[in-house]
Amino acid sequence: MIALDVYALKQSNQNGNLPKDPKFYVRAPGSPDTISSANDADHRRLRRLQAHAFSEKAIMLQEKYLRYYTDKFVGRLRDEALHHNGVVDLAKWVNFLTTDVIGDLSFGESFGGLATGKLHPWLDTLFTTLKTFTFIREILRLPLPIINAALACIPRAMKDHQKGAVAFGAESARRRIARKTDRPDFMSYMMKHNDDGKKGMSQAELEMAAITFIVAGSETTATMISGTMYLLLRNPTVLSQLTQKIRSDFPTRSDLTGVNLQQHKYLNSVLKEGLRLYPPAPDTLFRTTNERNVMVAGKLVPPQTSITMNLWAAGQDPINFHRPLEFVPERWMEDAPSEFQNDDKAVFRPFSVGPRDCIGKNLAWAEMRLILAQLVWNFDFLGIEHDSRLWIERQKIFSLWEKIPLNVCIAPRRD
Ligand code: HEM
Repeated sequence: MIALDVYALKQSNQNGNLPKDPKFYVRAPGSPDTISSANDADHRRLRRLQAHAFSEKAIMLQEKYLRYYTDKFVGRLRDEALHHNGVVDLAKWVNFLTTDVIGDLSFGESFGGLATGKLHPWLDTLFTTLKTFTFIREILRLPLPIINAALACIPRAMKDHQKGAVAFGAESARRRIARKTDRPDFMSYMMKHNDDGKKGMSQAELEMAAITFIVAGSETTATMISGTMYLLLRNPTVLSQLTQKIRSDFPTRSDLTGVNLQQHKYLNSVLKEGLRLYPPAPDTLFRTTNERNVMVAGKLVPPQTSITMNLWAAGQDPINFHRPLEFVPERWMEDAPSEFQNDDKAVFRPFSVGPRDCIGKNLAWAEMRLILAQLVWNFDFLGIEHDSRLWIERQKIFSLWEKIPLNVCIAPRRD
């Protein structure tokens, strides 16, 4: 299995996992490593301390923040629909929702997207920086003189802007650290366990962790919800089935709790199918063989080779999935139709696998279930506006999907 060969711990030869390829995981200049860019030894320390913030108990306590912002989101969508003939840019509003949630859990303050209807300028810079890194890491593969010449061409104003963005994030994290509160957000957990006798995180690492959660945890979840709603609108029978099931299985809105939704087989299958066709982390997550010869899918890969598995391609390959381009949630159900019995479900790793998989996956699942269920419970989704046709097909990938407006027509539910 390619994913296991590339990303998991190599139990068979006791060699440990393959390290991340430093040409792909670029650190922001002048900043400490993040959990994502750290070498394996530092990563173990950072992961141990940060994992507390994503434990099952932590996520149960964090649910009140998810509910608070999701309720606000539903209210804002109602207003927007009322004032714009039922047409809303779903991608934009879902982004406001997830950045507000992760902002509150990281910095103790939301970004005010739902309140103002505007993307905070810092988030805008953050995602532009992420896009810039896509180019920088390609440059880093070239010979040294070309790298130096290319980096010297980056305008000073751009470098200052990027430095300012890191400084703003660090300052927001410092404000949260200074507030002595035991609210169950990410910072509380990291600070509480930072002094447990083993080597902890420095102040700068705590600040970078808060910023990393925002980069890794807001855009990804927003992408997932918007993409799945788009795929549902393209498949009205599935949309109608999901809507009916959610409304009949959860008669009142307060029934839509994390514990209840976790059990809902059809909702979970719809989300898995969305993750298969439109994985929010679609980029090539490179590992390096370093000085080793490594077996990948039964083939020997020589030392000093960058290797990866492209999730998006794997999800759409007819070798792995029957009717690969169709949106069929039933393939994930326990009683899946027999035509899907040979689907290679082990290939499906939207959160990666191994010691460096997604630390926030349980929170992401809780968010995805709640937001999608609230959407179909509260609104009838009537169609995609003409300017948003082929929404996925028209997007480019720069580390993450570069989303475009998703204008859809909705009507608040009438019983
Ligand atoms: C649908 C939503 C999400 C998807 C599909 C996703 C996917 C992934 C993937 C594939 C990786 C591995 C990246 C690599 O190998 O370089 C990863 C890592 C990571 N994710 Fe997520 N993620 C999601 C949501 C979240 C959330 C909500 C958070 C936190 C608030 C989060 C925080 C992180 C962090 C910190 C890492 C680095 C972990 C480490 O290196 O130990 N992610 N994610």
